[in-house]
Amino acid sequence: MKVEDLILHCQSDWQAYTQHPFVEQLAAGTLPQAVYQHYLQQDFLFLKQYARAYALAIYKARTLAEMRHGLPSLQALLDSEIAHHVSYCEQWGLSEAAMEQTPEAPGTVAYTRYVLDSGCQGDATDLYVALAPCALGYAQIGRERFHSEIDLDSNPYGSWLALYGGDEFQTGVSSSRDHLETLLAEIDVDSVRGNQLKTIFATATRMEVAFWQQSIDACL
Ligand SMILES: Cc1ncc(CN)c(N)n1
Repeated sequence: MKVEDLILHCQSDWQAYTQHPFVEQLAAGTLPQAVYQHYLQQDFLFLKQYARAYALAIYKARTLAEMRHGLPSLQALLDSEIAHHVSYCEQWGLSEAAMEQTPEAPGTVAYTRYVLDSGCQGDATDLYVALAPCALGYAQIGRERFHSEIDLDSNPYGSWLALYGGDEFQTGVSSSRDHLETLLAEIDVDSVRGNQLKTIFATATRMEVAFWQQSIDACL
């Protein structure tokens, strides 16, 4: 099977994720600041758990070559994505230490612990499939929404668009996707194993939809 089979299996959830009203408003610069603030703090907590999940992928690896695959993603999470969120939140007087003290919202707990549990129960392939909607979806959103017409100075969320549409994130996701293609190559799309992996991917995708929505709902 291929990565594209995972996406096609949950096409309507994938669209709900990558074209969510949160994404539309963020790209247009019209997302209420309170919603973005809630999202960014929760996403910081999400990324912290995600870093643990990549560390788990390294722990679960059987070979040194496999271990090396997890490391760049872990490093990018800690050095680029988390660093972006911390420096953006500084303008609201929030320090990294204060952000770490923020309580996790239910959607943040549900999604991150689902991914970690997929890795604990299953093997490295289960874990990489659970991690994939996060990377692939944001890369697609970045590709579709970060373009030359966006005025990065007037859109308050320009740094988010530049982060996910930029070369560093795009290149990282492209090599993660290649790695996932090799893990999936020997698995038949309609086999029991193929169906298990499609279910994991679809569940994580639905968690992404809920993650956008929880910040909108928190500010109603
Ligand atoms: C919820 C979520 N999903 C994905 C990404 C992209 N790493 C993120 N920052 N946050």
